[in-house]
Amino acid sequence: MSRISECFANLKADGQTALIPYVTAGDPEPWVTVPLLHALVDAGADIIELGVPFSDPMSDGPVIQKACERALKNDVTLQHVLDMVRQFRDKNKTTPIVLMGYDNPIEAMGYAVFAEKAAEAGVDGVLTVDSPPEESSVLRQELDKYEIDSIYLVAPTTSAERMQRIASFAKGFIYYVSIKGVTGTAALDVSEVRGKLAQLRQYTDLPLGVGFGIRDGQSAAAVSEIADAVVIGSTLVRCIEEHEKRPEALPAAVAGLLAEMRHAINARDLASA
Ligand SMILES: O=P(O)(O)OC[C@@H](O)[C@@H](O)c1c[nH]c2ccccc12
Repeated sequence: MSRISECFANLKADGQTALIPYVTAGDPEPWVTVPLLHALVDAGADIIELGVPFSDPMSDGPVIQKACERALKNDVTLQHVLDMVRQFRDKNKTTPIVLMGYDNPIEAMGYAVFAEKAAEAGVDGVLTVDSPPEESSVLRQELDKYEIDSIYLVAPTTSAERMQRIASFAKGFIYYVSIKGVTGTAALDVSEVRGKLAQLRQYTDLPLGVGFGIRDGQSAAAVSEIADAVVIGSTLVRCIEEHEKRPEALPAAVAGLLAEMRHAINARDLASA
């Protein structure tokens, strides 16, 4: 069983929802990332979504775009991101890491080389925003060799037929993007998302995660009622931005925000148990 499947199985047994923070690797400075990841785990992260900085992140809103710019100013490459994962794994053998990014840096490294290095570093899942399953069979085959999960996105505009196809390729979990548009914009509509998840549920037994527009404890708790995982990105990345000039205080500050969401979710989990 992959580390991701095991994580979801354990949470399910406890009646809990997975909390998945997103941060961009190397933002605002490379040394911050590994301590930040450990702080996020201590604050209640179950899985970490680690962004590979990219120069043209077209699915990202201004907050994460700026995070990519800060990381790229420090010349953070895909290789550096893999080194960070390896360093994190020295101390943490259980928390799954999903690399989140765009196809270009991976293609440039070479899919086979990337998959091997990712496995060595301790990566558990890979989500490439701009390569849907129909177009990423080469990468998927390489990742399969090392039992790294290929994670895919389903959007509000995804047709039923395509949902089925994505479900047939997906591993680990499926990421439902709650709103049309880019990361960090509007707030999501919980009842609309509930309907979509019910539809998607017909096609898969995989856990269903939801991201985009979850900003605070209240929205996190509401989504935790209908999804197996709650993904939180821009709210945390904005906190990183605010601490750009005092990065030493950053891990504790960002972890504090995540802990608030964890408390809100747990309170809801308990109430509905
Ligand atoms: O930022 P938000 O609205 O909290 O949404 C999570 C999102 O940032 C994270 O999962 C993510 C970062 N970049 C992406 C690109 C596509 C899909 C998802 C993502």
